[in-house]
Amino acid sequence: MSRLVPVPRPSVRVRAPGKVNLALCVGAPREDGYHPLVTIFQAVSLVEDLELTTTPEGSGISLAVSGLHAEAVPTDATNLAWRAVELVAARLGVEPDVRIDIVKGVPVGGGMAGGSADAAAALVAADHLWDGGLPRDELHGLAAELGSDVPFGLLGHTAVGTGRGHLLTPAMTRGDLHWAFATRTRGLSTPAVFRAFDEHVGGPDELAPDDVAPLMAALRRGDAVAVGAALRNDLQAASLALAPELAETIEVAEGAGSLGAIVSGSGPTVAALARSRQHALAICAAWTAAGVADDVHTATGPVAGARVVTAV
Ligand SMILES: C[C@@](CO)(OP(=O)(O)O)[C@H](O)COP(=O)(O)OP(=O)(O)OC[C@H]1O[C@@H](n2ccc(N)nc2=O)[C@H](O)[C@@H]1O
Ligand SMILES: Nc1ncnc2c1ncn2[C@@H]1O[C@H](COP(=O)(O)OP(=O)(O)O)[C@@H](O)[C@H]1O
Repeated sequence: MSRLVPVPRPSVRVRAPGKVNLALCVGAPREDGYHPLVTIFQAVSLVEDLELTTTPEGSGISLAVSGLHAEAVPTDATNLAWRAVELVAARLGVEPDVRIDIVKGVPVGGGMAGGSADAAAALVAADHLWDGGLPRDELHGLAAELGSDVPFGLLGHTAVGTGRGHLLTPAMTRGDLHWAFATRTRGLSTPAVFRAFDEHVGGPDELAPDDVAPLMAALRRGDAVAVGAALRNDLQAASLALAPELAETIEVAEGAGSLGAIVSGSGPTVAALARSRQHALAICAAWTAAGVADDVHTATGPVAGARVVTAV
């Protein structure tokens, strides 16, 4: 049954961040095929901007994408932002007559959860557009239906993820971390990387959450050197098996004095922790000079999760 929405707002713009996994500990697959994780997410300042605009009654949903690698993103009902709008509309009982405009700043298929950021942004935007007032935990439930990484797109900052990555506990941190990111035009498929992990590496039946304790302590102290030394990604060997060229990208970052360099999530983006923004720029310059990245970016973390930027 359709709910009477007083008057939908004309438009809402929401910003949501990409992420890097500072630690990604992966267990053996569960019966449902998902892998149990203990991960530390950090939201970074490569962001997605999403605008929802009310369109005439009966027009349904439409979607357009611009920005970084826009051509690689679906513009139909398979787009995670489209699905997020449908979920909120169904939950509130409204007809979704909206245009979705996404400006991408997070590399597509890069292991930085740009699609999940769009989904998180769309959940917040749709709730705001239709004055839904959905409680935060309900938005988190909808987010977890859309994907394991989507709840973190809502929460942002730095958080520990357990379960399939969707159960979140905020983590204490001090200060900013400076990042350099080396991206590749050809993305890696997340399921393919998890499959390669099962084939070549294999995770334990029980994960030990204490494994990330040194990293958590380093984050609390704001000790970037110790954070860099404790970076960990169990999926890295699998990503390198599928994209061996990433090994050189990591080596070049290490040669440029990075505090730590790892594959971001399932890859193929390589994340290098730097001492400062200047140092992050120097790492990017080293990557470009060595020809081991298709594009390079600097960013800082942590930053906020999905939040309304403007609403009219
Ligand atoms: C690997 C990670 C690390 O943060 O990020 P990305 O590199 O994709 O950004 C995530 O676990 C990705 O989360 P997300 O991309 O939301 O995954 P989902 O849509 O839930 O699942 C896509 C597929 O990934 C695999 N998958 C995902 C999460 C998980 N804990 N175990 C899995 O095995 C499953 O094959 C699943 O069908
Ligand atoms: N809004 C979206 N933005 C980007 N990709 C999306 C979106 N919705 C669905 N996808 C699909 O999800 C895939 C991976 O999404 P993305 O979040 O960019 O990478 P990753 O899962 O590696 O972090 C894309 O290749 C694309 O086919």
